[in-house]
Amino acid sequence: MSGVPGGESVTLDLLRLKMAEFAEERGWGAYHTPRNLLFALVGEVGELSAVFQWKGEVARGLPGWKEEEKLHVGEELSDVLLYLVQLSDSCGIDLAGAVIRKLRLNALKYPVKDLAPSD
Ligand SMILES: Nc1ccn([C@H]2C[C@H](O)[C@@H](COP(=O)(O)OP(=O)(O)OP(=O)(O)O)O2)c(=O)n1
Repeated sequence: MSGVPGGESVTLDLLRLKMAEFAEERGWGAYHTPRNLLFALVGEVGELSAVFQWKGEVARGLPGWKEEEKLHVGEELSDVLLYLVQLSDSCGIDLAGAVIRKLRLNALKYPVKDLAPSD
C-alpha cells in the first residue's frame, strides 16, 4: 500500500497491530469477538451507505462533492477497513495471505481471453 504523510508504510499487518494495541489499551479485547466485530463492520458499511443515500448515481471521483463530504467518505471507508482487519484477526485469518490467494483465484476464474473487447 502507499506511504502516509508520516513516512510510515501502511500494511494490513501494521493496521492489525495498531488495532490490537488500541483495543488492549482500552480493555476491549473481551468484546472483540468475531460476531461482535462482524456486526460492527456491517454497521460501518451502513454508515458508508448513508453518505451516498438519495444522491442518485455518483460519478467516479465524486465530482462536485464538498471536501467535507469526501473526508466523511474516507472516515467511513477507514472504519470498514479497521473492523475488517480486526474481524480477520479475531478469526485467526491471515488477511494479506487470503487476499493474495483470492486475487489468484479471481484471475483463474475470469481469464482475460474470455472477455469481449468492450468488457
Ligand atoms: N469497540 C470499538 C469501538 C471503536 N473502534 C474503532 C474502530 C472504528 O475505526 C471506530 C468506530 O468508532 P465509533 O463506533 O465511534 O464509530 P464512528 O467513528 O463511525 O462514530 P459515529 O458512529 O458516531 O459516526 O473506532 C473499535 O475498534 N472498537
